[in-house]
Amino acid sequence: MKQFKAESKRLLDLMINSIYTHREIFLRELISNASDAIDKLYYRALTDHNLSFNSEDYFIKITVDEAKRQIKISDTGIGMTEAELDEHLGVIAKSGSLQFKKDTELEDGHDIIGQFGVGFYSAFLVADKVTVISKALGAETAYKWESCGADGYVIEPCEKESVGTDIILTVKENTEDENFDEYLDPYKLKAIIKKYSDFIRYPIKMDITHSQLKEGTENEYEEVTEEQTVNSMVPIWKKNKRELTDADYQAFYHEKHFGFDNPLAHVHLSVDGNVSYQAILYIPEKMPYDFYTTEYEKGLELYSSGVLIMNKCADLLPDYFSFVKGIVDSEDLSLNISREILQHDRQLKLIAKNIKTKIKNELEKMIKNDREKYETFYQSFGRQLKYGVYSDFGANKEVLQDLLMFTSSYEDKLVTLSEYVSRMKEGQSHIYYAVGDSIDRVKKLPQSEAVLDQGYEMLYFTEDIDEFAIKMLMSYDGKEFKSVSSADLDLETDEKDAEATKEFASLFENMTSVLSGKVKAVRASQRLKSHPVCLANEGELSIEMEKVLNSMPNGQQVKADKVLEVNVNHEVFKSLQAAYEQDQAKFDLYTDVLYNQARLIEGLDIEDPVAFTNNVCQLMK
Ligand SMILES: Nc1ncnc2c1ncn2[C@@H]1O[C@H](COP(=O)(O)OP(=O)(O)OP(=O)(O)O)[C@@H](O)[C@H]1O
Repeated sequence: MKQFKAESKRLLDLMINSIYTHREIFLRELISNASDAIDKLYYRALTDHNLSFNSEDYFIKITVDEAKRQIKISDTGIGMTEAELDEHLGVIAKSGSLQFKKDTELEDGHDIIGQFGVGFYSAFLVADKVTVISKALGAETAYKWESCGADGYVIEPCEKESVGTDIILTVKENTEDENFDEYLDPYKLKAIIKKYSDFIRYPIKMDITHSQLKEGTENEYEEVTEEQTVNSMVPIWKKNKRELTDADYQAFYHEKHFGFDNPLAHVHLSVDGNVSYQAILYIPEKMPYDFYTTEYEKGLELYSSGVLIMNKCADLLPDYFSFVKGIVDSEDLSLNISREILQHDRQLKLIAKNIKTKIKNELEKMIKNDREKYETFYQSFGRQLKYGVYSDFGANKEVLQDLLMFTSSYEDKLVTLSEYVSRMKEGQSHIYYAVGDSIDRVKKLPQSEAVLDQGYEMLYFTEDIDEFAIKMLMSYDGKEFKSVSSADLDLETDEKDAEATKEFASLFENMTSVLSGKVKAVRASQRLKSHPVCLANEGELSIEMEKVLNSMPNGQQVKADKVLEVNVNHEVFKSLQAAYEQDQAKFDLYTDVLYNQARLIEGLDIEDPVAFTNNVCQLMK
C-alpha cells in the first residue's frame, strides 16, 4: 500500500495560518507545553524512586529582550532528547504528550493538555525564527533545534546547564497591517497569560519593571524590576467550597469583570458523573446596561484543564437564563484542534442541561428563603423569564412557571402563581388579570370592578410581554387565566347580563350597525358600576395585545374582536333610550361618543379625533 505524502512546507503554512483565529494564542500553546513538560517530570517521579519532585522547584519563566526582538519561554520540565526534538518538533501532528499519556497509562493524567501535536507551530504566528534549547532528564548533552518555518530545521548540540527547555521566539517585524511589537511588551504578554493561562498549575514568572518613588526623596522616581508570578495557579473553582467565603466569590466575580454589582447568589458545582466538570455560576443583581442590545452576548467562560477555551460559550445557557455569569471547567470536552471550538457537543449538552436545573433550583430556593432578594432579582430579570415562557412556542413554560411573579390586588405586592392559586376563593375557577400601562391605570379600569367586587384576587399586567407569556402558559395548576376585559368572565352576573341584552336587543343591534366594523357586538353588562360603557374582547387576541403588536416597527396591523359593553343601569342609558325612540341622528351621536369614551378608557387612540370633538360640540349646543 502506498503512504500518503504531504508537501510539508505548504502544510505547515496552511496549518499555522488557518487553524487559529487569534495570534496571541501562541503563548497559550507554548505555556501549555511547558506545563505538560513539568507534569511529565511529576508523573515520572511517581514511579521512579530515584527522582523526587518538589513542586516549589518547578516554574515557567517568560523573558523579553526588546533589543533582540526576542521572547523566551523557559521551563524546568522533562526536556527533550535529540531524537525527541527531531520527532516531536519535526513531525507535524505527532504529539509526544499524547504518547506519554498512553505509555504511562496515566489514570489521572488527564491534566496533560497536549494531544494534537500542532500547538508548538503556532509560535510561527508571531515569530520568523524559533529556537528550542532543551536538556532532557538524565541526558548529558543539551540540543538546539532551530527553524525559520517552512524551510525546515536544524538540530545541533549546545550548552545548557539545567534540565528543561527554553523556547526563543524572534518576533516578526511590523507590517503595514500588523503590529508585532506589541508581543514584546511585557504588559501585553502578562495580559495574554492572565487571559488564557491564569490557572496553569505551575508559577509563570515574569520580570516586570515599574517606576516607584526613590527612597528618601519626595518626587524622584526610579525604575524597579521585580520578578512576579503572573498567574493565579489554583482556580477558585478547584478549591474546597468550605474554605471559601462569600467575599472570595464576590472578589472572583469582580476580577472576571462579570459586573460592577455584587452578585445576589452563587452556585459552586463539582460534578462527577457521565461528564465531570466544575462550575461557578452567579446570579447578578443588576441588569447590565447593554442587556437588551445586540451587543450583549450571553455565555459562560469555558475552560478545559484550566486553559481558557472560550470567553463566552453561549451553548451553556438557555436564553431565558442569559443573565447568568460564570465559568465551567471540564476535562471531558472533545476540543477541536485549535482549542477554540468543541468537536462534539454531547458533553456540552449534558453540562448545559445540568446547569439549567441548578440555576432554576437556586432561584426557587431564593423565592423560598430570601423573598426580598428574589424580588430584587426579579426587578432586573423577571422580564427575561417571561420572554422565556413565551418563546419557542412555550417549550420551557414548565421550567419557568414557578419563577414568575406579578403584582396582585392582594396587598399590591408581587405574588407567585402558586400563592395566587392557594388563595383562590371557593367557586373561583379562573386566575384573573387586568392589563394596562401602569398599576394605577389597571386599577381604574371599569372592567376590574366586578372581579374585585366578588372578592377575587387580580393580577396586574403592566409589561408588554405579560399577557403574551400568560397566553402561552394558558393555565397554572389546572386553573385557566382570564382577562377581566374578556367578554366571558364567568361571573355570577352573567345570566342577568344575558337577560338585559335580550331585553334591549333592537337598541343594541342599532348601535352595532352605527358602529359598523368597529365592534362585533353591543351587550349589556353589570360589571360596570360607575361607568356607562367599556370595551371587552372576544377571541384569543386581546385589545392590549393589539396595542403591543401594532406599535412594533414593521409589525402587521392586527385587530382584536371588540364588544362594546353598556351599563343599562347608568343615567346615560336612559338618554340613549330616549334618543333611540325619538331621534336617530342624536342616537348616532351618542353611540359614537360612548364608543370613543370606551376606547379612551382602554388606552386606545380615537380613530377620528376631529369628528369626535365635533360630536362633543354638537352635544353641548
Ligand atoms: N517545552 C517542552 N518540553 C518538552 N517537550 C515539549 C515541549 N514543547 C513541546 N514538546 C513536545 O513536542 C510535542 C509537540 O508539541 P505540540 O505543541 O506541537 O503538540 P501537543 O502539545 O502534543 O498537542 P497540542 O497541539 O494539542 O498542543 C509535545 O507533545 C511534546 O512531546
